[in-house]
Amino acid sequence: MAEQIAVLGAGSWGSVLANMLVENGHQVKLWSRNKEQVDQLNNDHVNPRYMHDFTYSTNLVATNDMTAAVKGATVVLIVIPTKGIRQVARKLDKVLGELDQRPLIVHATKGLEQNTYKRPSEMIAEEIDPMHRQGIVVLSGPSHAEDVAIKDMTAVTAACISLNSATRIQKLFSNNYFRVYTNDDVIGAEFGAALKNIIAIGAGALQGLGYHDNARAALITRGLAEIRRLGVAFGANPMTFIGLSGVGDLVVTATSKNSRNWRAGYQLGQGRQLDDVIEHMGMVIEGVYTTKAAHELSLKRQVKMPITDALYRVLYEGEDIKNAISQLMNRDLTSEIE
Ligand SMILES: NC(=O)C1=CN([C@@H]2O[C@H](COP(=O)(O)OP(=O)(O)OC[C@H]3O[C@@H](n4cnc5c(N)ncnc54)[C@H](OP(=O)(O)O)[C@@H]3O)[C@@H](O)[C@H]2O)C=CC1
Ligand SMILES: O=C(CO)COP(=O)(O)O
Repeated sequence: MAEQIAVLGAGSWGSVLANMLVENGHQVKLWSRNKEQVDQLNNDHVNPRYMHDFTYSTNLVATNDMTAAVKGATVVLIVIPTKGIRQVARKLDKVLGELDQRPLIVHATKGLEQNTYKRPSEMIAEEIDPMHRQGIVVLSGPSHAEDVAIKDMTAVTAACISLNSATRIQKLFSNNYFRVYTNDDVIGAEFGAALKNIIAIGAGALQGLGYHDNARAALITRGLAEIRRLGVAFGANPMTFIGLSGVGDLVVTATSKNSRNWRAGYQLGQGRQLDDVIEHMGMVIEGVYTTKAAHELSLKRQVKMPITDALYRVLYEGEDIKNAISQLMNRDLTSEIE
């Protein structure tokens, strides 16, 4: 059944998901805070800053006005980087209160909040009054915007404690190239999504330094072990980490040049400075911030995350990457299964 959907955030992922939902037959309004971008989307159907060489559906409507975007929407999809999601959710709460609407909320954000270590759904739950919304569904999995834009085959997870809500989103988003599975493990889906970006930076760095396949496979596998350890410490289902929002997303991000996190790591491996890498990416590199949050959280919870710790020292304490790798390889030998 066709629904009216508001998408908040017109970066690469928000805009491509909005376009796909239009093509799925829904009425979609895409909200951006950038006036020039809204004009480009409405007049020329392009979004050059975030998606080169991609033309959007002429049925996609963009707007700067959040009230206009949300009015009448039965579903609101939030695709804002972690840093901005609380602020946007607060604004959305106000708009929904004024409109007296109660849509289902979906988010596709991958990260943890700085200092509080909250997951995106926790920030949304804190900012949007339950009187102004239904449940919160997490949409996550191996899904580069660039591949979805060209209708490449993609499978993701809709995670929600309510199976009804997850199933509704599964049906809304699925089509013949985008297949959505359901999961009730919101904690696992969000930890998998956030933490894989740390390992993706590491994988890019290894490639930038000239390491090969064995090194990448070791990093991905041991990276997954520490992602699972932290997630399980917070109540995640261990099985989620061998699913799409776990190993699936980890593999795509840690092996693809489309990944901003992988590309950032590659450039660091080649000797570029972090500030320079961030400045020139022009899009969010979530893993840089998640590394700090996860490092602090692992210390607080006393969960061993040696790869995350090594990357934290490289990104935030200026340690040489080769030295960090040497320290990782020369730790006390241990068992694979703990
Ligand atoms: N790109 C991808 O393939 C995928 C991305 N994701 C996740 O989706 C989230 C968004 O990523 P992506 O779309 O790639 O990011 P981009 O960097 O491409 O775009 C971010 C968008 O969010 C907007 N934005 C940022 N902060 C705010 C704010 N405070 N208020 C309003 N708008 C804001 C930006 O607006 P402005 O231009 O004005 O700064 C821009 O439109 C991330 O958590 C990412 O990990 C998940 C799956 C795939
Ligand atoms: O999460 C993603 C793909 O699933 C996108 O990863 P990047 O942010 O590294 O591009």
